[in-house]
Amino acid sequence: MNAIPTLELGDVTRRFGEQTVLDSISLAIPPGSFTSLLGASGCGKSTTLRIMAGLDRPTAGAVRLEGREVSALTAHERNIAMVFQSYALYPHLTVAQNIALPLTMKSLSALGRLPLLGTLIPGTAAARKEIQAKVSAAAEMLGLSHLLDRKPGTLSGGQKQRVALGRALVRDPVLFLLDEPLSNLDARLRVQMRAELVALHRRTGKPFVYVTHDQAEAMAMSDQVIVMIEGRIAQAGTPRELYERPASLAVAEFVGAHAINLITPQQGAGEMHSSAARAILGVRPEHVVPAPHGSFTAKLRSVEYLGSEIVLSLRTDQGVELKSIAPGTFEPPLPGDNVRLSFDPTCTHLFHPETGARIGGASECRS
Ligand SMILES: Nc1ncnc2c1ncn2[C@@H]1O[C@H](COP(=O)(O)OP(=O)(O)OP(=O)(O)O)[C@@H](O)[C@H]1O
Repeated sequence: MNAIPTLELGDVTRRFGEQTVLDSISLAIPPGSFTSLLGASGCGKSTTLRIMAGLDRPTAGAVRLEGREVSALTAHERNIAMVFQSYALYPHLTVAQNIALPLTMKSLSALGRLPLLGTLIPGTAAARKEIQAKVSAAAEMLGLSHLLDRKPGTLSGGQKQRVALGRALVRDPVLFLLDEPLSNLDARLRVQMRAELVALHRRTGKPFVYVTHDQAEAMAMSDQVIVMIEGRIAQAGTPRELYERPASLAVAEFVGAHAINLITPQQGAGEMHSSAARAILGVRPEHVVPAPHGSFTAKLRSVEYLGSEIVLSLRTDQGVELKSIAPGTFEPPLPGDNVRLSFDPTCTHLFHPETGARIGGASECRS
């Protein structure tokens, strides 16, 4: 029997005036999973997250937390932690105070929070001690112990992001929601923080829902990726399922480090693949490779050397523009020369030319 999902959305619709921002979306966040909501700007990712958190209400549909309908509960009552891209730290508070904030708000009265008077109120000292212990544990987990007395203004972007995570961590929530938390960081730090987030997820054992428009980030970190397009779920699955069996042309175009090659029936897709006479044929650049005995040739137009790999831009005699990824050791001919190529038919996808729906292709790519 499957475990009850930590969170479920059932046919959730959200309208703002005339605009339907979420159109009957259903999804499940399994216990302990790392789920990414992936989609282009404006597709409704943040709105979905806000509805999960209880910061926004659906126009229609259900939100269930551990099997219980929670649509009427406030964000506070749901015990869900949300981390924003902007960090949302208080500049006048120290790192320790920022991390402690959700706990001090919850367990100390307004008077108890006052620095001097608070110490005179019964029970306050014990509560403060407990908060301190939780803050120390979170800081330790995030490598922030040496920064607890600093103010946010003196921290780097990565450190600020860790403080925001610490604040989520001390609440011991049932679910973590992260809205593009790495987008303010430079490329190198993003990759480092990615790994740290995955490690943190593993240590907490709690489900994470991660919003991003970066497919590499989603694919690298998640057990489940939910691709959203214009307020709908285009596909939900493991990174491998999305890459190997994209449900539509739109998903195939969104997922993968390099844009997928698409060959229309007019461009002779049927000549390259027997069942593609009336379909759009999709084949990823990494599955079109230079090969001395390959089945077709194309003219080399330009070469992009990336170190570990080389991206070749080509054009076939039928006028089809193609990209091919060759290993970094490949010695390309001069632009204008022909390159013999082969592709693995187990790594092709067929899409309906009008609807874009997947209508065929291999179930398992062998290359
Ligand atoms: N409070 C609001 N009032 C009116 N329209 C809104 C409101 N919040 C969001 N929208 C609209 O809903 C759509 C989806 O917004 P949302 O922020 O969920 O997208 P997103 O996928 O998170 O985008 P991004 O990646 O740019 O943050 C947008 O067209 C946005 O303008």
